[in-house]
Amino acid sequence: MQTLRDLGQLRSALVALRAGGHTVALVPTMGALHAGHLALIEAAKDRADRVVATIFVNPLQFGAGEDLDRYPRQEKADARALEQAGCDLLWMPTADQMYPDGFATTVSVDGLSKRWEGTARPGHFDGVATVVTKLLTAVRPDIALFGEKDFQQLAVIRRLAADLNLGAEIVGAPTVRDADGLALSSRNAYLSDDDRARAVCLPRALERAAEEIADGAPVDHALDHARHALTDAGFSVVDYVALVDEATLEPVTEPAGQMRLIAAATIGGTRLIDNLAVRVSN
Ligand SMILES: Nc1ncnc2c1ncn2[C@@H]1O[C@H](COP(=O)(O)OP(=O)(O)OP(=O)(O)O)[C@@H](O)[C@H]1O
Ligand SMILES: CC(C)(CO)[C@@H](O)C(=O)[O-]
Ligand code: BAL
Repeated sequence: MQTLRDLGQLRSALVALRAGGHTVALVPTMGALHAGHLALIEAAKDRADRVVATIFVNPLQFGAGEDLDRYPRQEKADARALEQAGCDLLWMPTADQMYPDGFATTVSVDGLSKRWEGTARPGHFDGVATVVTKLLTAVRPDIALFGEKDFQQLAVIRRLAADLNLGAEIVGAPTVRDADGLALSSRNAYLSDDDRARAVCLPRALERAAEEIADGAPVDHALDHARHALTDAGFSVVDYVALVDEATLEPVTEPAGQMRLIAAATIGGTRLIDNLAVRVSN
């Protein structure tokens, strides 16, 4: 596996990688890799001849007072894991290459970016949309893979890629979970043992709400039960628990077909997000 930082070197390496008509898949990450990231690499290998991963802790998507400074960084271990997983090229751009002096251009996806995570983390999706646009235009992959764990992010990136004709097919991959059901996330490393044990109430609250909704309970009741379950378990802030349309992310009050339960809540100072598909047959 080649590991590069420089954009000029990346461009030359991509020409070699594509030689012979090979297709390229891109897996963008912020590093601190876990089995969820490696599942994206596996899915990328299934769908393309060559796999490019990026690691960049993107300052633009962190708000003031968020965890940019303490976000876990473990480049060597990440590079080893990517190589073992069969990644062909790792690009780790530097912040000054991504955001040169005088940087003044941001990409903003209206509508989808404004709700849920967008309300809790103002400006977050502008940061994500801007960096993903830059990564996609630098690598020009045939496909790019993102996890369903960040469900709203996936929707925003699909919209972005379509609107700007970025030319990559955006592929979503299912959430990889620990044995007890907690979604893998680099930020789980912040949890104390006690908070980690209680964090499992997040997927459990979503599972229970999904069952209640599928059994015909009123949506508000099911969502209220989930919120209470989270506060009872020790979550200090529940930003949202909502049932939404999978494409528009608008709230659903009359359940029909396939929808998504989404949630964000904080335990022991660590903010976790999760989501679950809900299907109601009419
Ligand atoms: N458990 C998971 N299953 C599948 N994909 C995942 C999982 N966790 C993260 N991803 C995906 O990996 C990609 C890179 O995500 P990122 O590096 O931010 O990791 P993360 O674990 O989501 O970190 P964070 O704790 O910052 O949210 C994104 O497309 C993200 O959706
Ligand atoms: C898509 C992404 C790599 C952009 O920085 C990031 O938001 C992430 O890791 O999910
Ligand atoms: N995994 C999404 C990136 C973020 O929370 O900043």
